[in-house]
Amino acid sequence: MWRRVSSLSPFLSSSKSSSLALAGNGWNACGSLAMDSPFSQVDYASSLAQKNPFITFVLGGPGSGKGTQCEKIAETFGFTHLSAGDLLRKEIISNSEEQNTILDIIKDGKIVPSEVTVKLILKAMESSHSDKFLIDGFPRTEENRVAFERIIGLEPKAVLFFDCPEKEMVQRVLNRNQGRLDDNIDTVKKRLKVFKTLSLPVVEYYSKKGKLHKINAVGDEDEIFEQVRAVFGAPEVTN
Ligand SMILES: Nc1ncnc2c1ncn2[C@@H]1O[C@H](COP(=O)(O)OP(=O)(O)O)[C@@H](O)[C@H]1O
Ligand SMILES: O=c1ccn([C@@H]2O[C@H](COP(=O)(O)OP(=O)(O)O)[C@@H](O)[C@H]2O)c(=O)[nH]1
Ligand SMILES: [Mg+2]
Repeated sequence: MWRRVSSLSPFLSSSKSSSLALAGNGWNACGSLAMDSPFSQVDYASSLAQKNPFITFVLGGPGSGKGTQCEKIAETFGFTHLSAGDLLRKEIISNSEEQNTILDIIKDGKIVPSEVTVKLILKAMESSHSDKFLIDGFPRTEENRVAFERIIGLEPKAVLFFDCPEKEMVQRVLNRNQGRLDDNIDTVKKRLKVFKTLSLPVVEYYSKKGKLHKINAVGDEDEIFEQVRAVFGAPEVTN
C-alpha cells in the first residue's frame, strides 16, 4: 500500500534522539559496534551512524524531477542534497581508477557497483556537518539498498517517490539540455527497463515498510513542491 502524504515534521524535530537506525547490522543499543560484529573493521562509518542523521532517499525514474525538487527541499527545509548521479559524474572527471568503468555503465544505462556508489555517498556525508540528508537517485536496486545499510549502518527515515508516466519522463530527459551523455533516446529506453525491473522493487520495499511518500510528479514544479512541502512541513494532524 502507498502511504498517504503525511507530515514528517514531528519526526524531524526528534530525529537526533531516535535510535531506530542503530538497531541491527552489528550495532548495539549505545550505537557502538558489537564485539562480534562482522563489520567491526568498518570503523569509518561509526561516527556517522552515531550522529544518526535524518536520511531521506529520493526515488523516481529518469526525468521524474528528483533533482529539481531536491533543490527546493534543500533550500526550504535545510537538507543537504547529495545526488548519487552527480557524485558518480564527478568521479568520471576526476582521475579515479574507476572513471572509465563508471562512464561506460552510465552510458549504457546500467547500475554502478554498490560498493563504489556507497563509498562516494559515505565520503560526502562525512565531509558535511549536516544532520539532514536527501540522497537523490539512490538506492536504485535492492542490492544498493542492502549495501548502504551494511556499509553505513543506517536506514532512511523517509523515502520520497516521484511517480511520473514514461512518456513524460522521456520527453523531459530529451529536453534536459545539460550535456549529459545518457540523455539520448537509446540510453533512456535502457534506463526505463532498469528502473522497472531493478528500482521499482526498492520502491515497493519501502512502501511495505510504511516509509514511502508517493508524489504525483506531473504538473508544474511549484504544484509538485506543494505535495512535497506537505510531507516535510505541515504540522501532523493528531486526534
Ligand atoms: N514538473 C516539471 N515539469 C516539466 N519539466 C520538469 C519538471 N520538473 C523538472 N523538469 C525538467 O525535467 C528535466 C529532468 O528533471 P530532473 O530534476 O533532472 O529529473 P531527475 O533528477 O529525476 O532525472 C529537467 O530539464 C527539469 O528542468
Ligand atoms: O545510485 C546510483 C545513481 C546513479 N547511477 C548511474 O548514474 C546514472 C544517472 O543517474 P542520475 O540519478 O543522475 O539520473 P537521473 O535519474 O537524475 O536522470 C544512472 O542511470 C546510473 O547509470 C548508478 O549507477 N547508481
Ligand atoms: Mg537527477
